[in-house]
Amino acid sequence: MTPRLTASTPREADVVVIGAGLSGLVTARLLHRAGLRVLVLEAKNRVGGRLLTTTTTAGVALDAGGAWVGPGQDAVLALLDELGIALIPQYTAGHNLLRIGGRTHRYRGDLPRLGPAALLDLARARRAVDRMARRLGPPPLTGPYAARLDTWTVAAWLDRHVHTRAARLILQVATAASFACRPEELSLLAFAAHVGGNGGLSRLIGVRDGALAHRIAGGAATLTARLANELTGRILLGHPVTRITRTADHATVTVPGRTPITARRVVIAMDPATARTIAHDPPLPPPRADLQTRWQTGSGVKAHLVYPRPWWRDLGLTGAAVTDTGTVRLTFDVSPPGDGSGILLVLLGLPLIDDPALLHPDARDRRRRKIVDDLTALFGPKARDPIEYREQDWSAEPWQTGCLPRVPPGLLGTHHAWLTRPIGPLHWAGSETSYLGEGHMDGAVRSAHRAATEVLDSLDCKAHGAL
Ligand SMILES: Cc1cc2nc3c(=O)[nH]c(=O)nc-3n(C[C@H](O)[C@H](O)[C@H](O)COP(=O)(O)OP(=O)(O)OC[C@H]3O[C@@H](n4cnc5c(N)ncnc54)[C@H](O)[C@@H]3O)c2cc1C
Repeated sequence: MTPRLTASTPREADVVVIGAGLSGLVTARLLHRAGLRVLVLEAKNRVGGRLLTTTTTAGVALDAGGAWVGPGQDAVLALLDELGIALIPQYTAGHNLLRIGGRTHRYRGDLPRLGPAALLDLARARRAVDRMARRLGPPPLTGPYAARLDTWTVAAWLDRHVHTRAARLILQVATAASFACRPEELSLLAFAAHVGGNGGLSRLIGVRDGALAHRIAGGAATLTARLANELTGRILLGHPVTRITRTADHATVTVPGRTPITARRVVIAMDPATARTIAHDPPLPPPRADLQTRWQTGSGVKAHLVYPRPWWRDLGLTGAAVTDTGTVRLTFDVSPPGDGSGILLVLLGLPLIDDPALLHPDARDRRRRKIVDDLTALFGPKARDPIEYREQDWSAEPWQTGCLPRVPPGLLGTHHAWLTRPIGPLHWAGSETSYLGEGHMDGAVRSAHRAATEVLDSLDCKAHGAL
């Protein structure tokens, strides 16, 4: 499945796509199909970007990066369908766990039974978030309402509108899982736009009918590997772009130690924070440069604990848990279908961890022990003996500033249009540039369609009905 490198670096192309993540590969595929000479330059020695599938020693796929897709994510679902890649439904037959204030509650479905006050509070908060997202609507995120939301953090909004500890915990975990950050760090405008673009809060955090409904058979990187295979000979791995020199109608891309490549158009397919590693001559317009400088990404560790079988299912549990203390705050069952091994996924991140030192790259053994202790307290003694422990620390991943967007107040309201605005021959793709499906694989695919259409329009290509 690994794409072959091209034999020698060409000196020119119609379009250079920088980044072989999902958005870059889909962009390149669309442009290639439209008859253009496309070259993809990828800094790492692998394709996929934030989609990374590893395997257990027994060969079971583990998604160390993006994993789930769900209803409403029509662009990525259509692509998976076109490529004949199957989906695995998330296991839901049982009780989820919520541990709060030292007590563990079992519940079915997406919402815990919390007692009348907390339930009412949560229902009100969910309605308020959805109302806010609807009122904001799709971009342009301008106007007085957007500007007002952009002066608030999510934490300030929670302080004013959410009063019970349980409802606050659910919303904090939703923020942490979607943005890998604390509510204090996130603009309310970015939150509302993310909720709106992902079909509302229930869709965003839902398992049965939401963004966590399915995983991709063979792992999410199956998708990028298949796309890369279609682009054999057009992807150059180990090619970090450090500089782009542009004129009005072409750009020259520099990769240290390689022949510069000149193209009529360049698509930069990554989030704005990662894009700031590329220097520009002439410099980017100040608002775009400012967007890249101030855009933040949150990071975290995705840990997989492998057991001989999913024993928690025998206890009537789904393996999904949310807790208010400790190292383990969010877990899911990501076992393969059938009778095979049982795999628990633990998401660890700065926003929700009692001891941040446990996230230090050198703390792997201590981290593992603490995770096992926490899982044992949550699920019982059978959690004590995983046969394998695997983890991916996204803060240590090269050419990746993090997992998920963490946009501070005062940026999106003024700079949103610069996420996608072409600059001479430069165009922008990447999940974060799409309103619909933003931050998800779906957004990456949608961004690719937009960027490819822009490129074809700008080159006055007639043959792009297929987009
Ligand atoms: C831990 C984690 C969990 C996630 N969970 C989900 C999920 O369950 N469902 C979901 O839909 N989404 C999830 N996501 C998000 C999803 O993975 C991303 O939205 C999507 O994969 C982004 O694709 P992209 O092409 O926009 O960017 P990326 O995948 O980031 O691709 C950018 C590429 O550009 C390359 N690059 C960077 N700089 C340079 C340079 N200078 N020169 C050349 N190449 C360069 C990078 O190496 C990378 O390959 C998750 C992400 C993470 C990390």
